[in-house]
Amino acid sequence: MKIDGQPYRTIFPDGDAVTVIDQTRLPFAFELKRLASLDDAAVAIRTMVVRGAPLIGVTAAYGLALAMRADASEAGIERACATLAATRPTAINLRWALDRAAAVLHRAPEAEREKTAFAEAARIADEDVESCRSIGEHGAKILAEIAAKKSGTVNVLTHCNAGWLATVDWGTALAPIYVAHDAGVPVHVYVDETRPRNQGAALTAFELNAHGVPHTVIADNAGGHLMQHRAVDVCIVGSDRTTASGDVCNKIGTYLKALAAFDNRVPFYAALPFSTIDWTLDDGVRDIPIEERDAREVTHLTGRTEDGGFATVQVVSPGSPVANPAFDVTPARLVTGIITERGVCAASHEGLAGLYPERRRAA
Ligand SMILES: CSC[C@@H](O)[C@@H](O)C(=O)COP(=O)(O)O
Repeated sequence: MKIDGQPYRTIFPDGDAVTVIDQTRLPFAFELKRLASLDDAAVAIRTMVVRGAPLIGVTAAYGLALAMRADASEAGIERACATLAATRPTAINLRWALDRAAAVLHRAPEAEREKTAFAEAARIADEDVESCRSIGEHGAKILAEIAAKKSGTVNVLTHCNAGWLATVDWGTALAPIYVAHDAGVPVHVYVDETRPRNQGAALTAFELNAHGVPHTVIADNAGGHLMQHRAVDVCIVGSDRTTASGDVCNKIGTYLKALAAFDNRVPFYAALPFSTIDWTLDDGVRDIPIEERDAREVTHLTGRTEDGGFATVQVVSPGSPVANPAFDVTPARLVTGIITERGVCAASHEGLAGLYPERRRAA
């Protein structure tokens, strides 16, 4: 995607380090950050300098490569994987990318491991771009069909940020919107602000602004009302982990939007690459680990002040206990379909196995 006319990926090798876009500074400042060590990569993931399931996976793969420079032994591989895997528990892409890169490293001679790891991380990044582009093509057909049927603008509701900032490029839930918009399909996006960290208000709005896609930011609680009044034609969200049965884990609040969509017969799609599917799990509500984050994300808000500075303010009554579960699970029965790089399928064992027969058998 382009920022001020310059094409960017969210992560790219840069001499002997890796450069990422610092997402904690957006939308008010566009700053790049160099990651030069395993610790830099782990901290960037944990503190959400980088975030979004596919991008976390790619950053972990590069983190492993950076670790190989310091210690390319078998123990070094294990230590680096354990450090990176412990950064965030919910997005399966993290574990998937580490398992894939570590398997390649175990087969490589120690002296070759740094080079091998960088090459594998680059392959994972390139494949992510291609997967997301393809998700965009498949999902755009759904938007074009809706536009043709109603002969007017398609109103999409999305939650969190599942755009190019959450991946290496294109995004998952936003990729169909970019492809449709570029093809001349009239699209307007309702962007959930996505408390507590406001990924929608800060990141999705930033992306859509930069690409010129018409959009409106709404408070998280507004979606149900808009759906009741037929203002939303379709919901599209991303996912951090999707079970083999089609349960979709995504940013906290997604489940409530799916319930409202179901009650109002609004189609609800999840867009995700194969690296987000956890073939070992069937019951997402029971078995997907949900990250519990710092209470400060709920009690405090950071933003720009009217004089152009930045300030953090407390918004919760001092002393009140706070909970901050970062994700929830939308059961497959509420999901109209899953948009993948191979096409669109039902959110079910049969649907996913139909698109990925080889992986279902392997699991
Ligand atoms: C293509 S990204 C899909 C998900 O990773 C996204 O919707 C999401 O929930 C991100 O959560 P975050 O906590 O910002 O990493």
